[in-house]
Parts: sequence; structure tokens; C-alpha cells
Amino acid sequence: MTNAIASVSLSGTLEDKIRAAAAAGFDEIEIFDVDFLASPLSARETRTLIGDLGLTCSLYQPFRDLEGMPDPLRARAFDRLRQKFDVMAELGCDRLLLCSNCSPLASDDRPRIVADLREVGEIAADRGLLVGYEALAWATHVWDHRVAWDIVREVDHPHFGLLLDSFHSLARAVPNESIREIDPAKIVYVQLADAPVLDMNRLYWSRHFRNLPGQGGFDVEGYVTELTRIGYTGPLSLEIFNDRFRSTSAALVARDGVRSLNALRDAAARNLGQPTRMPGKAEILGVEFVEFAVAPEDRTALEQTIAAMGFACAGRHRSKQVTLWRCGTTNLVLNFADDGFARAYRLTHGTAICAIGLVVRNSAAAIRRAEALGGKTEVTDIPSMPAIRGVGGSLVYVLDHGSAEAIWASEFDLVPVEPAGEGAIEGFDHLAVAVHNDEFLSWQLYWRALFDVQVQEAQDVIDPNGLVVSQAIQNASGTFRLTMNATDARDALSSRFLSQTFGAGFQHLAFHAGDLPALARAVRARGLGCLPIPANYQDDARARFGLSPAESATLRELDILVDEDARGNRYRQFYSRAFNKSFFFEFVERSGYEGYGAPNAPIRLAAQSRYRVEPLP
Ligand SMILES: O=C(O)c1ccc(O)c(O)c1
Ligand SMILES: [Mg+2]
Repeated sequence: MTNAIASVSLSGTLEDKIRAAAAAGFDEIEIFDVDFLASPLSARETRTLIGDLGLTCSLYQPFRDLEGMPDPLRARAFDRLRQKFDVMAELGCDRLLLCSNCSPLASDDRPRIVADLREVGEIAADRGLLVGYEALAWATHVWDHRVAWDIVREVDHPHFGLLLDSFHSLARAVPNESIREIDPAKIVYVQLADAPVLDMNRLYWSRHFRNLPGQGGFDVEGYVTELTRIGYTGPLSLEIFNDRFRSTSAALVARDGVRSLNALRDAAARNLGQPTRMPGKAEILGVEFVEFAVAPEDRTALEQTIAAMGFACAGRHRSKQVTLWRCGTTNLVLNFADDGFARAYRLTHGTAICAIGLVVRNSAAAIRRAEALGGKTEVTDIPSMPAIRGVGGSLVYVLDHGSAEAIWASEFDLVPVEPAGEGAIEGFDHLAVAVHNDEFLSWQLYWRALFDVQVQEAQDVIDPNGLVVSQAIQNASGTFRLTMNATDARDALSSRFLSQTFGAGFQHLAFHAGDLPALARAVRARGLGCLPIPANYQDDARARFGLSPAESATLRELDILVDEDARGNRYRQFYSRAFNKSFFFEFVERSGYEGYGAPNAPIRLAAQSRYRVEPLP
């Protein structure tokens, strides 16, 4: 099995695309017709470049609108076919993709279609080439791979076979089990793409929104599992038409492409009980700590803030300028070191969350999987706590279950702290990251390929200055929750965060509590500045959720927002003011509610925008 990518998936000139594919470690590249037509390189020169970089050209594509055409278009299509075959001979490429006909002139007469395609097979046989027939989801007649497979069987020619593309099959909701009916020897090639589940014209959906397997909502894993089950061992090729990929780094998309394919092969092998080359997705058990890199001038203010939230200093690091703050079993680490990683982090991002510590089922296996999938891993000062590079250059430490207390005790001079009282923070609820739009899919793939997490449907959130897309990623038990936000709107809060903090990072940290009003009262009494929520919102919430006068008065007094899911599970939340106009804290109470209060996000963002710093004229 080889890994391939279509040139259309990558940005730049044909030469850029070939170089990026080779550098990322692909075995093969598909040349997209227009990429070749637009290139000043001849077929021979292209072949030499591909070969010199250690790649092969596994497919030329697409060839369109051939079968069932009336004359003279039919004769012209066959002339064009011969010309493409000439180019392929020069390119050293032996497979052509033929799309099912999309012309309104295409005949649905099966014997004619079969006769035309058999003739294609004959011409291909003369030249020693193979043609793969692909059912496009929007074709005039043949838009289902089951129909294309029937036709391939009827054509019954050794130089004519089937080409499968997961986008077309899954956009048409063709069941993956239908692949079991296909003879793997007749599959000429397989293209893979994922996509967000959208209700959209299929051509537009395909040409603009495809993404890498592991970035969308299709069951591409099931697709590849069925292909593996029937014994298909040919190339798996990424064919991603995506507006964002066209304008982003080819190197990034190519690297993510290899990660995506290797994670997919691993998942398929696991589903079939076959041997695998890497440990499975790391199971996250919980968040052990969140670490801040703290600039000296921010130290007092940050300590006052977290003290107001109910944290107390529980220890000093034995050798570094690092302190541990605790509230019950919730740990914050403040790193003031003037060397090493935390210093480098704060010099670029300012005082910020620079690392998180995740408890996983097996930390060594988590590191091996990250490395197998191209992740950057770090050996840290604490050998039992290795790390994986995360967004914005942050670190994701991985710890084994039960190892944390020993690490705290050996690294820190611990001092006893008062047990957390009534209405205290009881744990981390979620982390929110802001990323550039260009990196949004890349970081989604990172979490989904390395860790055993699921995604929720992406939410559109209205910021007063533009639309923000928010994607929740979490584990099955809800002990790890992350939301990822990105926008093209230059002035939205998450964009301002990105420009002020020099790139992607953790923008807010949410804690959960069992008694949110009690927590809200306690943090206010200790001086935490909270985000005011308008009375208009509270008037609506009272009526909408049928709140009692007393409950409504409490939410109003404490600036608490509320949401309810379809089953009546409640979510209550309030926010701190931002620290240094940068990151902020959220406090939530949830019972059976799985979301993040998305309907309240516009209220919160509008409240936050009232505190924004106007740019200098
Ligand atoms: O959008 C298209 O026309 C197109 C072309 C070639 C393909 O392989 C495909 O899946 C779609
Ligand atoms: Mg295709």
C-alpha cells in the first residue's frame, strides 16, 4: 500500500506541489490536468523532476465527458483521449482517471456506454495503460459507485477498471458495505477525502469544502476498513479540493496528509484485528494541570487573580522559579523561570498558558504514536512526563495515571493548603484555543489522530466584529474538553488575541463547580472582576427557561448566563474579565449538558468587546 496525493490538493506551481509531496514523504503523486497544462515544464521534464525526488506519477486526471456522447463530440472525445495517452507516455504514468459523464448531452443508453468504454479499454491496451472509471456525485447518469461497478463488469476489459473516491460515495450516502461487492483486482485506484457534513449542491461542496480524512464528518475510516477487508492493497491518494488549502502552505497540507493517511491505515487495521505499526490513539483520562508562563511584571496580578478564584500556593519548585497553586485537586503551575521553554514562550506570547498536563492511559505509547504520526515530541526535565508540541508552540505533557502525586512531591516543596470550602472550583471543564483560520483543520487533525477524542458539530458564533467558527473536541467521558475557534474577521476577539499574543494559543480556561452561584459570590468577595451581562439577556432567559423569580434574581445579580439542551439539562456560566486584555477564565456548572453555551457566546463576545482597546489612530 502506498501513500499518494493529487497535485490539486496542494498550493503553488506544479513544481512546488511535487516538491512538497516528496518532502512530506509521499510515495506517489497524481497529476491534475490543469496543473500540467499551466506548467512550463514539459512532460519529460516533469517526469524527471518527479523521479529525481523519489516519487512516481501514479495517475493522470481527470478525463471528462466521454461515454455516450453524440457525434461529432464522441469522435472529438476519443481524439482527446489519444492525446492524453501520448502525454502520459511521456510522463511515465500508466493510469488515467475517467470521470462519469456530466454533460447534459450524455446518453443513458447502457449498451452505448458500455461499447464506448470497451473501446477506451482497447485503446488503453494498445499502449499498455489502465483506465479507472469514477462515478462523480453530480454526473448526469452514473453518480453511484455501485452503478459504475456494474458498468465496469459489463465492459469486462482488462485495461478498464473502477476508480473509487470516498467523497462521491459518502456525499451520496452510498453504504460503505457496498464495497464488499467489488473485486479488488478491478479497482484501478482509490482517492480519499473527508468533508464537513453540509446540505449543499454536491459539485460546490466537493470543489470547495473537501478536507483531509480526520478533519470532516464522513466515515472515511469505515470506507478504508472495507477496502482493506476486501484485500485492496493499491495506493490511497488524497484528492482534496479545498479553498483554504489552495491559499495555505503546501508543506503543512502535505505533512498533515501523511499523518491523515497513516492514522487511517492504523484505524482500518485495528477495526479488522490486523497488526498495526503504532500504538492506538492515546486515551485521555483527565487534565492534571495547566501551566502559565509568567512575565515578572505580571506576577503579582496573576497571583492575585488566581487567589481570588480560590487557589492557594501549595508549593515551590525545588530548583526552578516555579510555583504550584491548588484548589482541591485542580492544579495551576506558574512558571517565572528566566530561561528555558517558559521564558521563550512568554517572550513571544506574553504571559499566557504555555502547557497543559494530560493524564493518559499510557504515556510512553502516546509519545510513540505522536512520533509515528509526525508529531514533535520533547524529553523534558521530568523523564516520566514527556511532552508533545501543541498549538502555538505550547506543550502537551503526558503523564501516566497515578504518577502525578509522586511527581508533585519529588519536584516541589509542598506546603499544606486549606481544603477548598463551599462553592469552590472542582476541576477543569474545558480549554479554549484561538487559532489562525489556516491552521484550524490542521489542529483538528492533530487532536483526532493522536488522541482518542470525538468532535461535535462546528458552531457559528457571532462576534460583534465578525463570524467565528467554534469546534468542540472532547473525550467520551467528558474529562477532556477543548474548543477551537477561528475566524477570517480581522477585528473579532479571537483575531485580536492572535495578533496581540503573536499567534495561536489558549485563550480561555474554564473550571467547573457544583454550586455556581456560591462560587460566583466567593470569587467576587475576593475581588475577581467579572464580565457584566445585560439585563435584556436576563429578561429573556427568565421567560425562555421558566426561571423562578429567585433564580432569575441570582443570575442577574451574579452575571450568570444559562442554557438548556433538548432534554432539559442545564448549563450555567460566568466569565472573569480578561487578564491584561488577553486570556480570561470561565466558570461553569453542567449536569448532563454536553455543549458549551454556544447560544450565549454572542452575548459574552459583545460584553467583552465593550472593554476592547481601540487601536491607536
Ligand atoms: O470536481 C471534479 O470535476 C473532479 C475531478 C476529478 C475527480 O477525481 C473528482 O473527484 C472530481
Ligand atoms: Mg476524485
